[in-house]
Amino acid sequence: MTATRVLVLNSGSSSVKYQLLDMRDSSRLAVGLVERIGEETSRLKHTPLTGGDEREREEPIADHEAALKAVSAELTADGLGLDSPELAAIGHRVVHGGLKFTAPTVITDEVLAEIQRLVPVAPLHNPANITGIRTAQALRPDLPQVAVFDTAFHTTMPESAARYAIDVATADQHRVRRYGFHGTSHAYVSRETAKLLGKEPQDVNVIVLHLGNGASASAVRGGRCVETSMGLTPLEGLVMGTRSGDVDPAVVFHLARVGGMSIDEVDTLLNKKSGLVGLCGDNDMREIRRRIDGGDEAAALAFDIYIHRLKKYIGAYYAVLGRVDAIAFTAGVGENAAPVREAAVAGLEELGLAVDGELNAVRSDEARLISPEYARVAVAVVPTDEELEIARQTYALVAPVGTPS
Ligand SMILES: Nc1ncnc2c1ncn2[C@@H]1O[C@H](COP(=O)(O)OP(=O)(O)O)[C@@H](O)[C@H]1O
Ligand SMILES: CC(=O)OP(=O)(O)O
Ligand SMILES: [Mg+2]
Repeated sequence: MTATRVLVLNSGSSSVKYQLLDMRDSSRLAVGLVERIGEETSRLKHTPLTGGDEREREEPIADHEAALKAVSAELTADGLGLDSPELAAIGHRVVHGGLKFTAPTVITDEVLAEIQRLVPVAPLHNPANITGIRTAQALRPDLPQVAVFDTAFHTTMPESAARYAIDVATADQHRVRRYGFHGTSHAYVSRETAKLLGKEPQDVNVIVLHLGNGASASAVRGGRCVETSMGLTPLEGLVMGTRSGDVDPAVVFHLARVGGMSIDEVDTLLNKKSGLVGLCGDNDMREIRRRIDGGDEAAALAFDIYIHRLKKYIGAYYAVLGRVDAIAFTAGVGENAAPVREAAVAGLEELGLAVDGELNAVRSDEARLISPEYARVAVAVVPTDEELEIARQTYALVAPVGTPS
């Protein structure tokens, strides 16, 4: 029997998203999510797609190892356990791959050591990825484990975009530069956007706005990333759920010297207590919109700051690309929050950008255009699928030669 299944693990700082796929037709056999890992009540939601009901439970799940063991038990209960001979590989999302990893990589001890070395520049993400890998290795030591890096798609950026204007020797010594993240999503969405326009990726320039809890923008010219908003770490750029995005770096000195905060306290402030949550106490765009509808001023200001930043990046990336064929909105906010899409593009008619109110209001899981026919630039909603992309890249690496992927 040829093993054709791939399990994909997307371990976030406090969650694990997973999918089991059959790569003969890229169909999903099971999907699920463990959230609020390490909190008093964690939540596991498991959906078998081969028959049987969705299962959801709340219970304490202490860490990523416990989460993965719970996922493994759920899959076993559906006859899809990790011990199956049909499983070809496990694909892991790894957030920071530095400059070394420009492509999906079979995980060895050396690869794992390099991912570990990068923990200081992805402190919320790489540790969870490492635990996911180690736990999966312990469950199936015989199976290839593949790392698919968030940073890989951005390694094509020119030096003019990737370098910060700081002393070159210091930057090189400490590998300080723009790496960019969410690359699997930017790659997938920019390709799907070309498809939606009926064109080849090499023939289109796209601005991708990945707006989830973490959020980033990228400028993609002819299928290659030329600029992105996240930097050395996933903190730079857009306003996010709990992260500040861009601030004057002197804010850090000021809070340390004048505010008496430690560097770790400032780190926590900017990564976990800022962004939408810092501005209004909520990081979920649904809740923010509800509050705005009820006349809440703090929520309205948080929304305005979020949109203002987004608009600045659209303008900047328009200038970087020179010609833009499409702007694609993706991830939780981008796919679902019509008011965000409308506000981000409002007033940009001179740039050929507009959103059609009726098209924008449509709710769908399909990639779709939301710009009016007359608009020069297509505005699109393109659902991302990081797990499918990770599965494809993983299977392409481990499948026997000649196997269709
Ligand atoms: N129906 C919706 N309307 C508006 N915002 C939504 C909706 N559904 C999800 N979101 C937003 O999407 C965010 C999660 O996005 P997601 O891409 O799943 O994030 P992540 O992968 O970083 O966890 C939520 O915090 C919320 O702000
Ligand atoms: C890199 C990053 O910000 O990822 P996420 O959006 O999953 O937090
Ligand atoms: Mg995400």
